[in-house]
Amino acid sequence: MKYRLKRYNSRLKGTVTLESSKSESNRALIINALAGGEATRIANLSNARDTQTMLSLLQSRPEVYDVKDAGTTMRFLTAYLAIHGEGETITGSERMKNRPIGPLVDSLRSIGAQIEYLEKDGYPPLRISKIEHQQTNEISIKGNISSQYISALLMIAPQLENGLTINLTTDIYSLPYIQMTLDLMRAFDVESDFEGNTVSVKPQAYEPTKYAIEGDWSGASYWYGFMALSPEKGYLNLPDIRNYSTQGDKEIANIMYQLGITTYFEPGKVKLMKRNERVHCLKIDFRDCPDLAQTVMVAAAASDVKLEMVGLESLKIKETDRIAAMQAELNKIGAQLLENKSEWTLIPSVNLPDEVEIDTYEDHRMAMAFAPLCFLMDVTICDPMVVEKSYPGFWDEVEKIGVKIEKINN
Ligand SMILES: O=C(O)C1=C[C@@H](OP(=O)(O)O)[C@@H](O)[C@H](O)C1
Ligand SMILES: C=C(OP(=O)(O)O)C(=O)O
Repeated sequence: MKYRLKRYNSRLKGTVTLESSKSESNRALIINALAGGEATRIANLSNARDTQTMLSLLQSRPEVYDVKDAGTTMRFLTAYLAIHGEGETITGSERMKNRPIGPLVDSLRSIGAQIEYLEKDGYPPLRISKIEHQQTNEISIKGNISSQYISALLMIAPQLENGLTINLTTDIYSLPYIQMTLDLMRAFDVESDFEGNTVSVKPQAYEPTKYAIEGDWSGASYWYGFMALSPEKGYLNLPDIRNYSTQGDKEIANIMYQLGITTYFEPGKVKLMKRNERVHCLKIDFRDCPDLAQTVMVAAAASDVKLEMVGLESLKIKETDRIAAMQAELNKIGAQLLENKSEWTLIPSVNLPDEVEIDTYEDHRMAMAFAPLCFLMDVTICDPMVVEKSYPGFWDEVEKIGVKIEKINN
């Protein structure tokens, strides 16, 4: 199936509904399970497929845990099963079988878990036998591959007999996600100590707690994308997100300010408004907010803004190789994404086409990042239901802001 998007408004106005954060939801579900709480104590749980998969696996306790394409679900459950499992297998989609998990497995093995690779060394599927006797309470792990390994280890740390100290041996990527993990642990009464490159958690008990999940700032980024490309001034209200969020992706407000969008933080919502001016060249470090990169690249490519970027390394091991996918799809609108070692340059389009068909590579963020182009051209999005991974209601909201969606069966 494909969706052809045609806008019939040139001015954005109104309110869109965001999904709840899947990152917060998946942490809350694991911590709540570790605390022995009922999942019903978590309010506003995300409808994202990644979260619903986590919820159903924690409730059904199957022999084979199939996480589909959810990275957090894979990494968090691997650590969870290393202390509460009974020899289960964990697997996922074909892509998941090519997303590395070696650093997490090595860490859990050195703590005392027995983990077997069932297909390819370093990758899922895994068979996990839980830690019977803790071998060490200090481990070293790279901080620049996936923060999800570190979050996974931290969440089980208070339930290890001797606690855990984690030394991060490299620069730290996706740091706000580690801080989000520690914040959620604190909400369930567990303290930690994070200084320099070392995080320590003493043995402690989680306290079952009622917790309400916030709206998803990563999902909010797509509305900034629409606002950036809308031809006229207007406004959009985004309820249920706030400035003092645990989510690093709130950085989209600062990035998009430079592309001409002002964010007003009001009680219970934020309001986006478009200004007239924007910069023409922008340097961005995406190390702390990798999930924003695709949105910002599309907005810049279509509005004559050159980007000089660092911190994109982890994009190659996400739902798809996002660098390769962006290079191919940005080319279709006349923009170029150039890679030079650990630096990337986006050369914006000088001549936008009248129409474009975007392939989405089983990546929800490809579909949502390119959708705002419909304010400038006719856009066809292939495999549009990929959005269900994080934002199942996304297309309903797109229709609400004045875009007609024609469904094409292929
Ligand atoms: O912990 C999390 O909730 C996430 C961490 C990030 O992954 P990496 O740490 O692998 O960069 C991010 O890209 C992902 O969407 C969600
Ligand atoms: C990378 C993502 O998710 P995950 O790693 O949890 O699959 C994402 O949502 O963009």
